[in-house]
Amino acid sequence: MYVRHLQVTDFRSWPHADLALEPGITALVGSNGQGKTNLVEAVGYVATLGSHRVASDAPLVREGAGRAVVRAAVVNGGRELLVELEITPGKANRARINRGAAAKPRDVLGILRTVLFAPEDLSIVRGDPGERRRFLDELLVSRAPRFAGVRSDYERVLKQRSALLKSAGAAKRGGAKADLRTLEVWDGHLARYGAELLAGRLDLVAAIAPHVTSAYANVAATDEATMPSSRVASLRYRSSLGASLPEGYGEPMGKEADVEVLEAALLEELARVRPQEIERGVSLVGPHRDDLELLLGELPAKGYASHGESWSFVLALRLASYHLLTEDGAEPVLILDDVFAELDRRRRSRLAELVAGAEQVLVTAAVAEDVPPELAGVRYDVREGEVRRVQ
Ligand SMILES: Nc1ncnc2c1ncn2[C@@H]1O[C@H](COP(=O)(O)OP(=O)(O)OP(=O)(O)O)[C@@H](O)[C@H]1O
Repeated sequence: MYVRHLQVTDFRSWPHADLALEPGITALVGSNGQGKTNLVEAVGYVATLGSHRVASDAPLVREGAGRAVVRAAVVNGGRELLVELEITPGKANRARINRGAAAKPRDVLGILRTVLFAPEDLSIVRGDPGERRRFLDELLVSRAPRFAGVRSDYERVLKQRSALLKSAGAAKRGGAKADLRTLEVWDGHLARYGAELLAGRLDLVAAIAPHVTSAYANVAATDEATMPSSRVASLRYRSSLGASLPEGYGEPMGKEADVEVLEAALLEELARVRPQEIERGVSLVGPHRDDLELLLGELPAKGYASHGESWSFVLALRLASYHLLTEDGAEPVLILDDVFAELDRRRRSRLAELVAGAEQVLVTAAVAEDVPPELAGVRYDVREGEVRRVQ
């Protein structure tokens, strides 16, 4: 698939921008702060309804404007769809597909798929478990948009249940009796949505793990077969169910995870930890407490990997996402935002070689020399609020 046309109004620094795009490689080049990332961020927003840089929509709307609009014409399998998203912080965002009636933003998920590489990605390896959960969940939604609903249902239930635990804890400390009947209802919801999300993540980890191992070997430009086992990259899902995770679910499995089995395990564990949960006023069990371990040999990349190895892991995760989505039947658009400036020469050219043949690659760079020669293609200069084609 590819984006044929992008138009933004009052998005970030842009009052208006209009960009005709083609399959193949397009580089947006311009000095710092000219708005290059803002443009690829808009493309990413159409695919994910979120930004890779901020958690809320407010910063996406140009200062002083009330709403931002992003329009993208997406070509997939010879068919073109026009997606229009209106971002109005504090109100419900709106979407339209092919100039039709107003739709829910979530209805556009799946029309455009992107895999975005950015300097912020280093935190997937080095940051808190939340960063790795976000990586997994975003890919999950990209593969199967219904998980956007599962995730938001889970988060809603978690919030309500945590508030209840907090007040139950306060009641108990004050000598009153906590109302635990409502808690049981919330346990049921948490286990239901939690099991769906957990099953989705476990299946995803099983599907992507081999791609990560081979992508890491490719980025590190070594032969996987001869690579010392201490340098082989692998993934392990660490569930807050711990030892209560049903047998066989700890390692990538050859079959799909069973939602009902996981639901029962979550319910059992919730019952077991309830006294601690009330004591501490927090939800201790569920996918919001899980982590994705990134391993080099037997050691976690976090805390052990060198800067270069950490970058190789990040690139491997993104490349693996690209291969997995392509294998699913919809080759995603690759977005490489300012990423080459972060890499040493060897990783830079490995990455360039590995993405050069993709259907569409959008690259941003502060200086043209940061774009590797393998990625010569269409070039735009981005300067003083204008995007001008120069090559
Ligand atoms: N909501 C907003 N309203 C107005 N301007 C904004 C908004 N959000 C960001 N900007 C401005 O956009 C500019 C940053 O744009 P962007 O991140 O796209 O730069 P860039 O060209 O990618 O630069 P770099 O090479 O440094 O990454 C900054 O000047 C910032 O002040």
